[in-house]
Amino acid sequence: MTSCLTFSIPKLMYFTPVLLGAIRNRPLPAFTSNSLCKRGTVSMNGDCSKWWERLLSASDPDTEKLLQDNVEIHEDFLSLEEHESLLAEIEPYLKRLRYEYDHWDDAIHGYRETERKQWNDSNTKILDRVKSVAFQPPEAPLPFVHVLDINKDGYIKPHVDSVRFCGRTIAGLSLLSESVMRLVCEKDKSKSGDILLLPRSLYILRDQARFDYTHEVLPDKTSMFKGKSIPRSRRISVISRLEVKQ
Ligand SMILES: O=C(O)CCC(=O)C(=O)O
Ligand SMILES: [Fe+2]
Repeated sequence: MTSCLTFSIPKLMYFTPVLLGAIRNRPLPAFTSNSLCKRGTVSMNGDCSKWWERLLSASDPDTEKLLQDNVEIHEDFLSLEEHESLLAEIEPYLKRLRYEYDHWDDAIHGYRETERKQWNDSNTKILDRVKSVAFQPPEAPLPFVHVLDINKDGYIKPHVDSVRFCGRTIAGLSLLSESVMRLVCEKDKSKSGDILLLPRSLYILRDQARFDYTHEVLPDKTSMFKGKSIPRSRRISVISRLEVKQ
């Protein structure tokens, strides 16, 4: 219904009215609780190399640089209460939907999804914080936030989000299960990077990481990070995207 995959025509159409949404114009990021160290990697305690090593992994120097320059991870972006607050608003709606296994474009397996423009006050504050960290004025986010729920046996195949309807930045909050997002260079599939997506973290993909590399969320049976198994169960992502530059 809502995800923004390149090869999905109904999804592209779905996003059209969204592009007419309000233009955001807010001051530069106010979120200062983390310290930015190695470019693109954010640490709560300033221990940069440790966090970099813990959350990102690259197959080669080009991808390593790409991750440094175009991927940002905010571990513990959500407090436990904020995590519960988002779930409490999302769950009643999601529970009414059935997981889908025969997606017509076969890009996502075992999923249900929705998108939401109006959130309760607490969650609006959280999403405003995501926007202030991920987007910089005059960049405008799509007004609808995408909520994607993949079941334990669900996964997201490699794709590039629609360049027609999603702009240069994708910012996703991870709820429930940890998972591994894999980025693969479209022009040279031997080059790849992995991101360990921990619950309550925020990831941001920008520019080359968003346009030149596909991204995917690995199924449980191949969910590995740096050779270590990362068991997957149900995962929900709450994704904000930038509008296409007009
Ligand atoms: O679940 C995520 O974090 C990513 C989802 C995704 O890639 C998409 O909806 O296009
Ligand atoms: Fe995507």
